[in-house]
Amino acid sequence: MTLLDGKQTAETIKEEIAAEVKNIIAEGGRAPHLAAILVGNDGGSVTYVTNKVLACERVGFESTLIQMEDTVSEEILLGKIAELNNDPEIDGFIVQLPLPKHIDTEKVLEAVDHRKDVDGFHPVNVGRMVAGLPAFLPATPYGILQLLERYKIDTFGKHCVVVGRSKIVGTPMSILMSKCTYPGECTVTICHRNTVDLAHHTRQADILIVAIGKPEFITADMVKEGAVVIDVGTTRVADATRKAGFKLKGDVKFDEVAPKCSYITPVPGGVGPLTIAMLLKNTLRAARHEIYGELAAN
Ligand SMILES: NC(=O)C1=CN([C@@H]2O[C@H](COP(=O)(O)OP(=O)(O)OC[C@H]3O[C@@H](n4cnc5c(N)ncnc54)[C@H](OP(=O)(O)O)[C@@H]3O)[C@@H](O)[C@H]2O)C=CC1
Ligand SMILES: Nc1nc(=O)c2c([nH]1)NC[C@@H]1CN(c3ccc(C(=O)N[C@@H](CCC(=O)O)C(=O)O)cc3)C=[N+]21
Repeated sequence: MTLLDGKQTAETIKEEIAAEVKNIIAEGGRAPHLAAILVGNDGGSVTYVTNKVLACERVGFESTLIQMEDTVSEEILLGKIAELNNDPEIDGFIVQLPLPKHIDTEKVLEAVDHRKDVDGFHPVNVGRMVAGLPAFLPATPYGILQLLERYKIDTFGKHCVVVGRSKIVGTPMSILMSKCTYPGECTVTICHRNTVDLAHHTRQADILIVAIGKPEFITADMVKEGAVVIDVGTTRVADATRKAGFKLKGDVKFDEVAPKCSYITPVPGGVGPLTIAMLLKNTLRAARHEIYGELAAN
């Protein structure tokens, strides 16, 4: 069994990005600038956004964190988005999810200029991804592709089972695993809450990708001998022995599943750090106008 070291892989990617930032600056350009909007103060969201801002500093990006009360109106949030869309200093930005219930998430995501949508959640980027055109890919699936590629995992003709069909992980992941370039070429099954006999499907998987948010849901009997297992889940579970009062649990019961696997990602230190690295990569691509060319003058 080989552990897929997401932390180390993310460090390598960030070093590559940092070297490119130095080149941009040496050539007289300015540092890429990522902004993040955080509504409310959910513990997990605060941690992730803080990690994103710290990661920007590490690679030499500019970063701006915009915090709003969870009572903020949709109108004010949309106003802020318009401001960032029109700010030539901002190369890319994200709106951290989930948003409070009184805000229409779809409307918010569609309000982001697709050329600055480094999360890859705007319908234009989703559509371009499905069509196989250059697009900002959602950071978590993009990070998983990087892990498969950097560990040279064979995906050709394999059966990939994705558990979870969210817009940010499961659905894009299933599409990317079936594409006709490496890492892809898989036969893909996508499972969700209404899947009948889930274990029957997960046991067929050569590559099992789980993103449901149910701690230790996937047990050894649900996994085929020799499978590649990618655990996206990160749920805070109360743990009085920890200083923080909680520990992070994946969707996979690691201790019993790991011995059966050819490769497996740990939690923490697996997919999470890559998500952040790929968000930075998308921001670098936005700053270089790699996907959509130069932005028209506002
Ligand atoms: N490491 C990282 O970088 C990231 C980690 N995450 C983590 O991944 C997890 C999933 O996140 P996200 O994709 O946003 O989740 P969502 O809550 O948006 O979606 C969960 C999906 O899992 C499905 N599901 C839930 N329970 C079951 C079940 N018992 N059997 C089968 N399917 C089930 C749901 O099905 P249905 O559609 O039928 O409701 C849904 O499609 C969370 O723990 C989150 O914190 C998320 C993003 C990035
Ligand atoms: N607009 C938007 N974009 C997102 O990409 C997005 C989002 N909203 N909402 C929530 C999910 C979740 N997510 C994670 C990012 C990093 C870690 C991460 O770095 N995890 C570390 C541990 C971090 C910790 O200590 O808690 C690890 O797994 O090793 C986890 C989860 C991004 N998401």
